[in-house]
Amino acid sequence: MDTLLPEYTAAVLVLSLSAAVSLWALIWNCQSLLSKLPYPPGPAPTSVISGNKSQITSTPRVWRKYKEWAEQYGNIIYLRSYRQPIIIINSFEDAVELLEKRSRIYSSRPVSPMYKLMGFNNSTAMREYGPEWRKHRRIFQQSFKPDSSLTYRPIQTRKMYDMLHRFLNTPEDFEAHIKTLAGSIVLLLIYGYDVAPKDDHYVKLVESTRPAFALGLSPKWLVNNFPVLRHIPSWFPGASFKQYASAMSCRNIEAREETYKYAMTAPASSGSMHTPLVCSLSENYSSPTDLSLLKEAAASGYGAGVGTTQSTIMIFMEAMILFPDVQKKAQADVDRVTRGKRLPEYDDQESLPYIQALVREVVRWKPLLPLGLAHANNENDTYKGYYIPKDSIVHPNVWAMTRDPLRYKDPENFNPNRFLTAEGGLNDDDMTYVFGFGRRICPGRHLGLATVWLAVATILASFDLGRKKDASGNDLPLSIKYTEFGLSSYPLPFECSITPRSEDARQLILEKRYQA
Ligand code: HEM
Repeated sequence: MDTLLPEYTAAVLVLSLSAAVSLWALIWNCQSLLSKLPYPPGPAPTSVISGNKSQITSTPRVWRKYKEWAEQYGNIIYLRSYRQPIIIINSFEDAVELLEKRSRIYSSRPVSPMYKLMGFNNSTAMREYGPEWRKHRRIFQQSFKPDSSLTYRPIQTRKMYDMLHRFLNTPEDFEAHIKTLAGSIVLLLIYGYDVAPKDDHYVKLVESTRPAFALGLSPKWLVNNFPVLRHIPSWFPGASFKQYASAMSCRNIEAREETYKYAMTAPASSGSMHTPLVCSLSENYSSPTDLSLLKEAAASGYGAGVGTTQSTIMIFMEAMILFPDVQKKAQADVDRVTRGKRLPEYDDQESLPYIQALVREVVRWKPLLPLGLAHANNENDTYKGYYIPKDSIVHPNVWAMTRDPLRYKDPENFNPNRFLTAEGGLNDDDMTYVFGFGRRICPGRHLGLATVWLAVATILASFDLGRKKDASGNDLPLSIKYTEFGLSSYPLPFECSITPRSEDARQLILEKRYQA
């Protein structure tokens, strides 16, 4: 009897497990039957347990695959990864219907147990819908609404001159200079903190959590598929994910507290007339709960606003190398207004529609977040005869929208003219959808776009961008690679030749830097 017991127990365990799996699959499939409507169509799952997970995670640039599936199954696609339903919206019109017109129910974020353990779900961008998110959102909206964003222009302009100056001195480090620009603007505004061009302590601290952020939603973490695992103690064999998560959580807290302390104790050292946003807001967020929400929202600014702005400017640089005719045309447009006697300024924006069109084309050509940021619906829903279960992960396929043949002819071509009317003015397609949808739309878009606009206009006014050359002055071959997995798609470091357009252009930068 004693010897039979282990085999008997094992058999019972195996049987119970398979019964649980079958029951789970049955309940899963019955959900849509109960609603009398089918799930939206989509490719068949490759596994009963993990659903379409392997197709999703093993496909580079999966947004392209989703577009192909949309051609086969329709614009709304249904997939599943373990317990989570995934809805991919492939058309702009459907995204507006669901994420904007029904934003009351489509404004949450998917819950990832690993994100929770690492503390990323406390950020504005990853927070679930509810009263705390609303407070975060209010902080951002108050701080970055269009008229507030106008008051930040002197800081943006000053930091732009610094960047142009660095382009003159060490053009080979252009990527680092663009990152310093984006980081300084966001951190000066929020904390009065000026980023050091090299080895900045705060930047290093936050950047060290980036890989964890990029992978935090991944089903590679078992706990994301089986949330019950979050309760196992960190000393338990196989629970190293908990130690990793706790290290990331400590770094997040350290970064948040250090910068807040800096802003509150050393505001005058920022060398700017601007009062850091956390200082001006802290009076109204004085209770411990409110203060903690303010600190979390402030800390979200770097993660949400720096890489996005930096990569958008990098994509502009790439486009100018690959499409020299567009570069020449844009330079001529800037010269028409400045006559080469000064650098372009924000007040020139209205007079430079081609530059505005070029910025729109940059965000359309290579959308940085090809699948946006996932939304989640907190109620069951029905749409066009399909059932969309509560807590689905809902992705707008922004990349597919930027390739809509009805809106964009020859979409891989970089052509700012597609945003201009016959009279040379801007048309109605302002590309806002690359900044998201509904209640979750990017609250920093006015600031981000203004930084990108000034970078584009001043770089074009001052420098010729081209391929790196060999010792004999011949163009070297160019191959720019992009990240292919994860949330964002941005160019990996590449080489670029950056030369002042003339001695006058060089002098203008030197003078401006001196005045700043
Ligand atoms: C060109 C630069 C930028 C791009 C392309 C961009 C894009 C986006 C996108 C696609 C979203 C998701 C929207 C959605 O879920 O529907 C988002 C959210 C967000 N962005 Fe931006 N962004 C940029 C710059 C900035 C800047 C400069 C800031 C702040 C300083 C910022 C702060 C945020 C925040 C806080 C969220 C989360 C909003 C929420 O979940 O409620 N972004 N951004």
